[in-house]
Amino acid sequence: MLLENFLKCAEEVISLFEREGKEASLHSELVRLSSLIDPEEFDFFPSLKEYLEKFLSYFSPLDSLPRDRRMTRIENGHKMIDKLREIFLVRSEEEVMSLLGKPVAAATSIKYATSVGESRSKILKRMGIETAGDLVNYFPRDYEDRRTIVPISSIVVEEKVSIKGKLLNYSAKKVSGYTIISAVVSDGFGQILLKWFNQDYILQRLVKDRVYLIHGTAKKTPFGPLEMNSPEIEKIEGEVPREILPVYSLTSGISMKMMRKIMKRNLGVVKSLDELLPDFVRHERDLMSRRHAMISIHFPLSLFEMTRARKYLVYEEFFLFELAILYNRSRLRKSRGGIAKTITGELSKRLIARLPFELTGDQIKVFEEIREDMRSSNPMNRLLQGDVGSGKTMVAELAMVDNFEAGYQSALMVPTSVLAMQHFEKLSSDLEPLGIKVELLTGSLKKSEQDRIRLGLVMGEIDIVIGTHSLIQEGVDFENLGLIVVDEQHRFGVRQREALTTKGHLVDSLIMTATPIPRTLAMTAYGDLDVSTIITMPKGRNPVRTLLISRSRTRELYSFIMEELKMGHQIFFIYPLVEESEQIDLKNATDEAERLRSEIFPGVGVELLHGRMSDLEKQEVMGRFRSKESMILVSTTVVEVGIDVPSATVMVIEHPERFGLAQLHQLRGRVGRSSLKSYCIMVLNSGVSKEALDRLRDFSSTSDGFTVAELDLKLRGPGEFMGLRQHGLPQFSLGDIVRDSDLLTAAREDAAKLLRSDPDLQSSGALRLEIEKRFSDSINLIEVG
Ligand SMILES: Nc1ncnc2c1ncn2[C@@H]1O[C@H](COP(=O)(O)OP(=O)(O)OP(=O)(O)O)[C@@H](O)[C@H]1O
Repeated sequence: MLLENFLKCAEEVISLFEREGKEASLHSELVRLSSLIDPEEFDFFPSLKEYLEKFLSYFSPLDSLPRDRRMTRIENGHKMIDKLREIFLVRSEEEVMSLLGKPVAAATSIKYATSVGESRSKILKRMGIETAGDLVNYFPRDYEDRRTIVPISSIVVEEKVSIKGKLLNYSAKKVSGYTIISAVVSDGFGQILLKWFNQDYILQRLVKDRVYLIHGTAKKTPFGPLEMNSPEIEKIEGEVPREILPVYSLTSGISMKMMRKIMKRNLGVVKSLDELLPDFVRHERDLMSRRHAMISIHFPLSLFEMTRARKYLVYEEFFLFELAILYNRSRLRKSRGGIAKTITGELSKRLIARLPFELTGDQIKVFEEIREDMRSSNPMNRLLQGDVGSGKTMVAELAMVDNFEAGYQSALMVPTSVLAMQHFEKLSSDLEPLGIKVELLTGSLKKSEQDRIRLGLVMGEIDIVIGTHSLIQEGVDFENLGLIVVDEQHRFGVRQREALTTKGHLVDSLIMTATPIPRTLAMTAYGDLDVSTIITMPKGRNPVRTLLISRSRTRELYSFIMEELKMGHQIFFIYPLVEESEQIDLKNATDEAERLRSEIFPGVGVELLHGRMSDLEKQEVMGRFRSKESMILVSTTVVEVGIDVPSATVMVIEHPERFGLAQLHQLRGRVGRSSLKSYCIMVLNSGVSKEALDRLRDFSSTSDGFTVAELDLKLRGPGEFMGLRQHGLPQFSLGDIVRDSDLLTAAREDAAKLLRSDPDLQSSGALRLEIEKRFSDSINLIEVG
């Protein structure tokens, strides 16, 4: 028996037993009835068992209760059945079908949708709703549950409630040009005062002694009765509607009521309700139909139905996205062919032999994976991830040597000019002895110098070029670019990555990221890449000890730093720059550098580095720090990514609460890059909030980048996570890749399964069209055939 039938029977049985005075045996009868419920209903409603047990146990002591208590229980039994209905109510497919009207194409202009017209269409367009299809895809941001009418005496203040009551009296008065309407309503148990400001039209609706349904939020007043400001008020005709209503984000010129009306009138007719997901997916993942989900996400009968509708729509969003990525990847592989590079590995062997350390097992493994990709006839598309300081750049350097040996040029693109300079210095000193010509191309070079490098690239005289986004400018061309390495730290978008690839033919690309990316994010942001991971750190590395200290302990901090300096170790002091107060912050950093230089650490060499300096100045400052002419570097976050000064052992971070956790982890990664014991010390000012403090405590208790990234992702959400917004990460309209990560994983598995059985999506034409339509901007979907 279906749940709905059980509830009906239970209701009848309760009434019957009540009439016949047989309440004592009610429990056993209800248990018998419940045993007839279809087992599948329990799969469909996972929390049903729990509710049912509660329901049944309510009747088990009836025979031992006095008659009046029995009667109360019976009465409550009816209410419980109502509640169960509310919780588990789901429309049948027939009901859904009955809601559908004559279909309207999704592309129909919103102007022609029912109840819209010329002027409303302009308002809806401001909300991004251009077509009938956009309308039905405009999902509620929240819901208002109007199924329960609360007695006035039991109203909880500051919560949205629905009440029913008779209008006892009302009045309107003008106060300094404003109309204030007051009305008193009673439901026999209590009274409430309703107030409207400057809403004269309400007056026309008010009739003394009429019964109204009122929705609003009540508040306490010091002496008078409860008060509700600007409530919605409707007269009751016939049965009181008990609904869950959608709450939409609106713009001026349209009321919630109107928006609901427009949605209700159009929902059942727009053609975009047709099913998109393959049958096997809907069955295996226990999903309702698309029509059902679309109707229920706007006007659910129960919160349960809303949850199931959301599940369908989130899953569908993820499925289409994953399908687009995987489909595109397999198409690219097939269509492009590629260059199989000839690599003997002789040259990289010579470089490895000259290194002052041995490569870690992970570095060797990852380097092999990259080499295999470059040797194969498919272009490489690989993400190299590993924690800060795990030795990724070293692997990239080796890959560039392989690429040179195969006869191709390489380009290394990094996010900051400071980092570009660092890599340039390291690579030229490592590789020029092997006969490899390395150059630096940044926007701040003299024009004549830039021209010289550009010419060298076209003529094939330069083998490796390192630069910032200056590399993707027009006019930078190569003789035969074979490999791009993007050290991106999430700062380059998909488009920029692609712009660099198109400067060569069938170029191999290697993307490096130091912030370990949680799996779900990697699946979306880098879903089209193969992934290599470096897990083990180079030998002898100790985790960086992370401490939180209060400002009052700076004296101790300075004497600790003095000891480190005596051992020849170097120190970073980091100051955050917050854009709005950049001038003040910069002044703080400058003053502090001066104070450290003249008062605290005279004679050790304290230098300041910040983003406003010219590249040449930055280069000189970094040069002096590297060669230990200066021992303390006071910096804004220019040093955040990639800077590699192995003898630096102390990282002092001022105002750590202003940084995101992933960013703090990056900063911490600037020390601990050798076997020297290193410290990250965060200096706290008084007045830091409890949340911020908890966050920093969590951060200091872990040195593992993955844990930090997961924490950061949870706290800040994917959009803000390391600026991934510009990254080409799609904005899902309902799905949340953190909260719904299970659905994302399922969707990816299913998309892969579908593509295994139908690689060209030949029998899924509608799906193919849909992904082309949705993702042609964000994913470079290539033409079929
Ligand atoms: N196998 C190794 N053994 C010891 N030291 C190593 C090893 N590999 C690299 N290093 C050194 O460790 C430091 C960090 O290496 P590298 O710059 O390649 O790391 P990374 O992962 O690119 O760091 P980041 O993410 O911070 O940019 C460098 O000084 C490098 O010379």
